[in-house]
Amino acid sequence: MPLRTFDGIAVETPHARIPGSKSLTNRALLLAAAAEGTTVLSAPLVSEDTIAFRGALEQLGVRVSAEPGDGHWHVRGLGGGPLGDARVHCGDAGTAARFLPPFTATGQGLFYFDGSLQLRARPMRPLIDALTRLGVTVHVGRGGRLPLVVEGGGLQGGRIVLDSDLSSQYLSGLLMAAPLLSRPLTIDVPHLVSRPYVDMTLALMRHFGAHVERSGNRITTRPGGYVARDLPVEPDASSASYFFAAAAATGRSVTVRGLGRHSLQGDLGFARVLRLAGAEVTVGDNETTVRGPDSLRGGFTIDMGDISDTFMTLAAVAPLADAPITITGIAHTRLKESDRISAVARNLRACGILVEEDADRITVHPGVPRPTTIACYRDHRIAMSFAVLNLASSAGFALDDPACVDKTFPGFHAELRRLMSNPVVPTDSEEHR
Ligand SMILES: O=C(O)C1=C[C@@H](OP(=O)(O)O)[C@@H](O)[C@H](O)C1
Ligand SMILES: C=C(OP(=O)(O)O)C(=O)O
Repeated sequence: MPLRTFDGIAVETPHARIPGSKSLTNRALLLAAAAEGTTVLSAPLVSEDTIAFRGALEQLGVRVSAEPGDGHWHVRGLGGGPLGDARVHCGDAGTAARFLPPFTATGQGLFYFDGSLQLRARPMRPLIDALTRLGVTVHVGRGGRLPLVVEGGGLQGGRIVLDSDLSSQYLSGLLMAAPLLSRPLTIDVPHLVSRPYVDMTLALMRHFGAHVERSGNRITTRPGGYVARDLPVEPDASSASYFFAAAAATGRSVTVRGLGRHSLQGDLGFARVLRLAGAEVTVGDNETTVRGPDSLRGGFTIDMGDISDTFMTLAAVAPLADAPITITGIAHTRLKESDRISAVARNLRACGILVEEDADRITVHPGVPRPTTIACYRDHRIAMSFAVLNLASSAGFALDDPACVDKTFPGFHAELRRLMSNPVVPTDSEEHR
């Protein structure tokens, strides 16, 4: 555990309490639902997105019971796809809308999917087309988005080319359904964004006993289904990014336990990005510590296409750096809870910061943010990113929708206040491990 000494007194680096990973929780819920037997998930994320996912599975006949305090969820698997007609509401959760239709295509019945207005605006066409080419009947309106109806039973296996340059979630959804099929499925993926999420999908499929092989851009699954296997859920690395950025931008130190070099989450890479901004980053076996520099360094360009949920975290603190920061590879973030490039640019401009924006990139120039009301666009990550800038710059922002953080991190504002009310740690002290 990182310790620092001040005149011989050892002080433990403050620990941020980060809730479980959304992506691990929702994948594990689905794989446990498809498995033979009962799975226990420890420390699942309990937030709007995972409650929506869990509710959607319950609508499909899966029994999930929670121990008091929600520290463990018990999922009784169906041992295959769902049976019987169902209406499935996905809330705001992109993972539910993209992971569950392929799962229902392996079952029997008619499955009606819908979501919030925000989710209805997000693209589904690549997944619908892929399912249709594999023989599934999908009824969908003209926009090619939610709501839609999947007819179960059509998915058998085969070969398909799936472009995943808008989202990796279509690929993850098809992959997780594939071991339930009667024949192998081979998917060629010429373009892929958010690659680490697909690595996470393959790792969890294997954890639940699936046979899946990858060779270059080709992934092949074999029939065989899943078996229940308990899973401890890591803290969410995207959520941790706000605390790492807050430390980097204020010259403090923060440690997150449970996120170390063996993490399944690509977004832990955000901590390494902060090294470019002058932070000292230690990724241990089971924890990560970020120690901020005296002042944040800019003057670099970074492709964040693989870890794009964290680009707003960097963009929001970028005005505090000593030179411009350019973030590239993020075109697909225009299709998430909000058009994220545009949402970040508008808010930074509203606080007087010079920003250049292109289809797939943003450049943020140094400046002193002035108070304004941040438009969150009901996007949890806009709210959390600008809460960090507010703290680090003392700009005195208001957020127009602070509660939208509940999508993935209820309690975010209280935790940021708790952690960052610690006195700033001097930077000339020694560090010991
Ligand atoms: O598979 C997942 O769990 C996710 C994949 C990413 O989406 P895209 O693949 O659409 O970039 C990420 O933004 C999202 O928060 C979670
Ligand atoms: C893009 C996100 O969520 P979703 O799973 O709804 O795509 C996100 O959490 O940043």
